[in-house]
This record gives sequence, structure tokens and C-alpha cells, in this order.
Amino acid sequence: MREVGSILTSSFGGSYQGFLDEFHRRHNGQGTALDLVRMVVDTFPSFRDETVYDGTKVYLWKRPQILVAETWAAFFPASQGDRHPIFPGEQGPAIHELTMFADYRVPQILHHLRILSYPPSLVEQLRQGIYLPMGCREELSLRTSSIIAVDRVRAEILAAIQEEDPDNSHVLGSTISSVLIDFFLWDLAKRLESGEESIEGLETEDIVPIHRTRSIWY
Ligand SMILES: Nc1nc2c(c(CN[C@H]3C=C[C@H](O)[C@@H]3O)cn2[C@@H]2O[C@H](COP(=O)(O)O)[C@@H](O)[C@H]2O)c(=O)[nH]1
Repeated sequence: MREVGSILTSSFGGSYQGFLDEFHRRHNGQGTALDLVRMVVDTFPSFRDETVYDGTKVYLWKRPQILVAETWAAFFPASQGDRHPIFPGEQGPAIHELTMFADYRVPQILHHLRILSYPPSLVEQLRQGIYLPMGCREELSLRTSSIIAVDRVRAEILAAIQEEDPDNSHVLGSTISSVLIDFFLWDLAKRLESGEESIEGLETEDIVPIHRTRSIWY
């Protein structure tokens, strides 16, 4: 929080609004959601959620993406024809270019829904509440596999739409996003946890506890 406050104060007039004004200036009002994510990552080291695994750089960017997605959602125009005030350019927000926000709640529900399967050894570790060090193979697998899984759910939805309504599928391609699927899954996970809702008509896996990792990234 101190880092964010200090950078906002020294370079952006002390507010997120000032940061967004600078985003508009740099991109001549043409910036997309992904451009804003990049600017957040480049500006704030504590949002640079990246790691090297086995010699390969892995970009997760959970907090920059959720920040931009929540900004997108909060300022979503009321009428369909209106431009998005934060992303008024030709390409619009292009929110479909973002991934889901890889943390702990979405992998848990993806496993419950049998979209992700875990090896028995991982289930055992989660049940026992064993601490997973940040960036270890298991923690990284849980996060990265949830990105791929939500991407594939999106691809399935797009394929189903294409089959039903081939004429409109290009429009829907940018409307169906990993962001909205993440929001849906996260809300569903919360409702399941509180007992407000249960899954009917689908075979599910028993819910395993979320993984335990100390991290500033989510
Ligand atoms: N992946 C993912 N993570 C999400 C959210 C949201 C809320 N999104 C709202 C926006 C639209 C939706 O309709 C939601 O109402 C919070 N979090 C994360 O949870 C953590 C806080 O947890 P707890 O202390 O239990 O509330 C914290 O890391 C926060 O970043 C999401 O949507 N997706």
C-alpha cells in the first residue's frame, strides 16, 4: 500500500484517476484493457506477478488484471451503443484479451466441477493444509492450469455459439471473456461456501480446501 501510495503521489497527482488520465494521454484515448494492465505492471513493482519456472518466465498478473477488470466492470456503460469511458478507442476495451485472475478460489471450484483434476498426492496435501511455498511446482500448477481451464471453457462457449448462431459469433467473440467466466465462478464458489447454492445435475468432486501460500501476488 505504501509503494502504491508513494508512486501515485510522486507521478500521478495522488490518485488512480490521475493514473487513468495519464493512460489516456499516453495512448491518445486508444488504449485497451491489456494496455492498462501493462501500464500497471510497468509502474508498480508489487503488481509484477511473474516468476521463472524451470528456466521459463511465467506471467500470471493476477492483481493487475483484476484491477483493470473491476475498473472495466464498474464503468461499464448503461446503454449498449455508448463507448466505454475508460477505453473509448476504436478497439474498445477488448476485455477478452485478459485471462482469469489466478489465485486460490477459482482452482478450487474448477476442481469441484471436475474441470480440473488433481493427482491424489495434491488432494492429500490440500486436505492436510500443507504449506505450499510461493512459486513451487504445485502452487504454480494450480494457478496456471486455472488460466488454461478458463480459456478452454471460453473456447467451448464460443464453439457452442458458433454452432447455434454462426452469423453473430464474431460479435460474441469479444463479449465472451475469461474475465466474465472468472467473475461467475468466483461468485458461485462464494455461494457454495455459504450454503446458499449447491450444484445440481452434474457430477462433482468433493470440495478440497484452498491451497495455503504466503504471497503478495493474490
Ligand atoms: N479470481 C477472483 N478473485 C476475486 C474476485 C473478487 C470479487 N470480484 C467481484 C467482481 C465481480 C464479481 O461479481 C465479484 O463480486 C475478489 N477476489 C479476490 O478474493 C480475495 C478476497 O477474498 P475474500 O476475503 O474471501 O473476499 C482477494 O484476493 C480478491 O482479489 C473475483 O471476481 N475473481
